[in-house]
Amino acid sequence: MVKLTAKILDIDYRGVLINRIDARKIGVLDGDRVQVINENTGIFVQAFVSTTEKLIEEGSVGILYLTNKKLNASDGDPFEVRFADRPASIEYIRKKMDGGKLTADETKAIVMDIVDDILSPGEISAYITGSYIQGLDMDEVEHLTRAMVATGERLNFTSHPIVDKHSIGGVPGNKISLLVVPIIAAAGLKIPKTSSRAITGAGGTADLMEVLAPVTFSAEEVQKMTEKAGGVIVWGGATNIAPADDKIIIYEYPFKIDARGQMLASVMAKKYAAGADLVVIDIPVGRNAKVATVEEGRKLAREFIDLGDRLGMKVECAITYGESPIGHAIGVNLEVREALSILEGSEIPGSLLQKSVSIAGIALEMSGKAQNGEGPMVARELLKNGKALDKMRQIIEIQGGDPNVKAADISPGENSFNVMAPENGYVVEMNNKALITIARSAGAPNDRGAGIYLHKKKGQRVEKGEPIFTIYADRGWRLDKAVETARQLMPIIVEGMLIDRVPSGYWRPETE
Ligand SMILES: O=P(O)(O)OC[C@H]1O[C@H](OP(=O)(O)O)[C@H](O)[C@@H]1O
Ligand SMILES: Nc1ccnc(=O)[nH]1
Repeated sequence: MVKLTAKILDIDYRGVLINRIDARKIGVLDGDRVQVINENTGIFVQAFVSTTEKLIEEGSVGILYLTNKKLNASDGDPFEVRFADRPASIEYIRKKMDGGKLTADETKAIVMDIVDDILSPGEISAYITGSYIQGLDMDEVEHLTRAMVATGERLNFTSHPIVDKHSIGGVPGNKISLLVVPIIAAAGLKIPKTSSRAITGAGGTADLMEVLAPVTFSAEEVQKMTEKAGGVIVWGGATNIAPADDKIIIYEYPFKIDARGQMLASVMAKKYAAGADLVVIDIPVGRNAKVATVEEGRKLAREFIDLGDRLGMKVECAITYGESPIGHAIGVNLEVREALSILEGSEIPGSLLQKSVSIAGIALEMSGKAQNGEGPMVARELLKNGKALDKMRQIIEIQGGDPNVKAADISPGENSFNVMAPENGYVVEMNNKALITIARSAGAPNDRGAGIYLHKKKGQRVEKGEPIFTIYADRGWRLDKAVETARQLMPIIVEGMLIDRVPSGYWRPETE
């Protein structure tokens, strides 16, 4: 144990920096854990150590910004720093990696250590990979969901029902929450919608909504805004509602994976913590979606319903078409523009309109706002009579955005490239994963203007030389990369088109 003086470092990361001489006295090496205790306040945390010779002088401890969020220390505060043992949660992660079944307590220990930044990125990745490969059974999924809820805050509404909707994702262009939430709220229901950012895709609902208004709020603010406006669309990662969720998702994102157990818990923990009574889950099914077949979709639907039963929420699932993108737009600004245009009265693209009213319709029927079978019609009417648009403006305003924003105000990136049809024919194949990879290489979701606009969808006719899709990017070099990626991946196949030429290898025509 060593006494050191705090130096707060404006580095947006976790951990502490210690001079090598002090590190030797404490008995730690780079990457080890220490316990740092603020002697003024008594607040303590565990943190990872980096050592330095010059940046921090002997006698000081450099505290990185995210670690100091918990400590709330100031320059000069006296600290005690001592070696910390590896947490027991590492043993439980190892147990999962070996195929064991985690108990409620073991799961809770892992989730608490994720939330408290006690586990390193490598250890969290091991947990996700272990769960991805070995799987979680329904008891483990329930433990995980409850642990994710217990380590955060919960909303507590006085009037019910609270309605909610969530998609498991995995289909590009799935901007329907921007339509479904205002429709449901326009029907007089309360929907405190928390969304994730992109996980496997090119723009999650939180990324999209952020174009229109801030999405970072405390749980208390989410509740208050929902009570006033009927609905909100916020980023779950900022709310302290199921705070482990986002800390898991950031390690799934690079691999474009969404481990089944984590997915069920991620979705349902947010619904449960938001106080939902009635929940609609959208399960897109398609060869390149998270769920490949309708059969698998039904199985997952039963798991969502079972988990809902265990937690006291009524869940209905919609198995939806996930074989090609929803609507024409993929990527943040393009998707927001398309969603707003439907709220403003456009009936194109029909697939987006249809999917949105079907999902909203289920929620309206579940909550008694529409007779059985009439939900989609009632939802469509709320779009047609402008009530959903008014509600969306109210939601944007209450979150601090400009309520007068129009679809036409939102533009895609200024660099663009048209991909032309190589032959006359019909679009026979659209590869969702390839489209996402191209949109991400164009800069989505961080660059809001990046993405893809599809001029043609599956089954439509194209003439040779007509654009099939346009790639947009905010930066020129990103566009070049995306065009190169598109050349390699060929995300869209037109019937009759040459896919590849396989050369004949060593064969040579015989000569005399
Ligand atoms: O990136 P992928 O994995 O496709 O999907 C993630 C998206 O799916 C869900 O959508 P919603 O909140 O129900 O609209 C999540 O919240 C997130 O926005
Ligand atoms: N794993 C997840 C999939 C979809 N949405 C989420 O919030 N989380």
